[in-house]
Amino acid sequence: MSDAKHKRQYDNVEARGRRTNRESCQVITYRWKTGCQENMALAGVQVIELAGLAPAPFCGMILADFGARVIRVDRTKVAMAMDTQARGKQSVALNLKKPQGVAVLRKLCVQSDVVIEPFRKGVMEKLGLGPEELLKENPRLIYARLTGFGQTGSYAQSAGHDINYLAISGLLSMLGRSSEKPYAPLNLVADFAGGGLMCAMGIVLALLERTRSGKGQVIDSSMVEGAAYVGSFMWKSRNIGLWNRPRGENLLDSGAPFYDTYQTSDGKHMAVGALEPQFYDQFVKGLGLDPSDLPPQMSFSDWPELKRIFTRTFATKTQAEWSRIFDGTDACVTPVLPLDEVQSHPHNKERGSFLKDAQGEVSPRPAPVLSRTPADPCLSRDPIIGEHTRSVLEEFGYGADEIEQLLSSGAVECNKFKSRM
Ligand SMILES: C[C@H](CCC[C@H](C)C(=O)SCCNC(=O)CCNC(=O)[C@H](O)C(C)(C)COP(=O)(O)OP(=O)(O)OC[C@H]1O[C@@H](n2cnc3c(N)ncnc32)[C@H](O)[C@@H]1OP(=O)(O)O)[C@H]1CC[C@H]2[C@@H]3[C@H](O)C[C@@H]4C[C@H](O)CC[C@]4(C)[C@H]3C[C@H](O)[C@]12C
Repeated sequence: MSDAKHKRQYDNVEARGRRTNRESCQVITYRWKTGCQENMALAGVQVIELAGLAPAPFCGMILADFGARVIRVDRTKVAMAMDTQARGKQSVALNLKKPQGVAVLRKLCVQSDVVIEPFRKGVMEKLGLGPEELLKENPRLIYARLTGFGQTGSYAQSAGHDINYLAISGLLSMLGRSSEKPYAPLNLVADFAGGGLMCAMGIVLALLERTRSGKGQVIDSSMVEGAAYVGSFMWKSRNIGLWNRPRGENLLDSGAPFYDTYQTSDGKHMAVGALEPQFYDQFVKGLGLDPSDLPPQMSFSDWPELKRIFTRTFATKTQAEWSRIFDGTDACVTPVLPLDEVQSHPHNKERGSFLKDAQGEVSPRPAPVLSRTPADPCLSRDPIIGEHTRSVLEEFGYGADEIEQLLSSGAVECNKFKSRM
């Protein structure tokens, strides 16, 4: 796909008059010049994302991947954007410590569908940009507040990161190997699954509901609760005995020998998920073991012995050899791929599950795949901070003189991309 096709260009600003106040009565609908974005599920939705650390940028990228226009509001005087999830976004640099900067942000929010704010509770209110103020001016606004602990409760004002949210959700206590301390699986669960992704779902739900009510609403997206909700299976399967044993000694937490990873002779690993008896039989067969020599699959007391047998067996062949044995079977055994081998794995290659952007960076294709209106992510380079300040301000009705005033007061900043060529 050509770069030009993917370049987000917005023209034809359509004002849909709805309210009395002249300035706030415009909700801008953007039409993509290229046409391809028009078909995406979130085409026409305009999002203001206040720059944050990891979860909010992911939330914004999901929305952009599925066709929303996402304008990220960055700080001024920042050397480099820290947003590694900037695909398809534009950047406007505002100094929110200046009243003029706050006024610009207000105007952006009043003319948009969604605002995502990733700050500590109370920060937006201090700026006079709390939900009460903004929803008064734009009752259709979806105001998404993505925090660790939520907007209420005694931790609401406290700093924290993924590992803290995971801890308070209860999930961290369940993660880790037997006799070891709890272990956080990168920052995947709270920041991304319970945070960015859950917040994106909240936004899409609120957009859907708005088609009926015509009203926006506030989303209190707490990563503690999002992570806990993602863990519902764990909570609600306790009564069937799945988690009766100590951490790391259960069926799905690396306790079971048939649900674990094993090292191969070349120092790589295979993942085994042979839970059901019919798949377990194929697994044992693939290993070349005689089932009658092995203890029963579900004999907990024999699990350590089974692990030793499987460990010894996997160590006799390379990852490629084991893959050849198990590929095409129902043994539920797969190679553990390092990131640099994922794109070239035949299955991923056949589905085009990973994409390469203009910077040569490989990353996952947006999921899930919608049959009529699939995501068509922007493959152009990421924006630099303040790259779109001027064009966005112009679109939102600022004249040349006003922009110059904002620039000279330091309330906004414009930067140009300099090619290294
Ligand atoms: C990659 C690392 C990130 C990992 C993710 C990590 C594991 C997470 O869990 S992210 C989830 C964090 N939690 C939340 O997002 C929950 C909600 N937010 C909060 O609770 C808080 O925001 C906070 C705790 C995250 C941060 O608190 P803080 O006190 O800093 O901020 P707030 O209270 O929210 O207030 C914000 C203030 O800012 C003002 N503001 C906002 N916008 C503007 C603006 N446009 N203009 C002016 N002012 C603005 C706002 O008004 C508030 O002001 P007041 O306080 O006066 O009210 C990365 C994590 C650290 C990185 C490294 C680090 O940065 C150092 C290096 C930097 C270098 O450039 C690059 C290398 C680094 C090593 C860098 C590398 C990585 O990026 C990190 C490791």
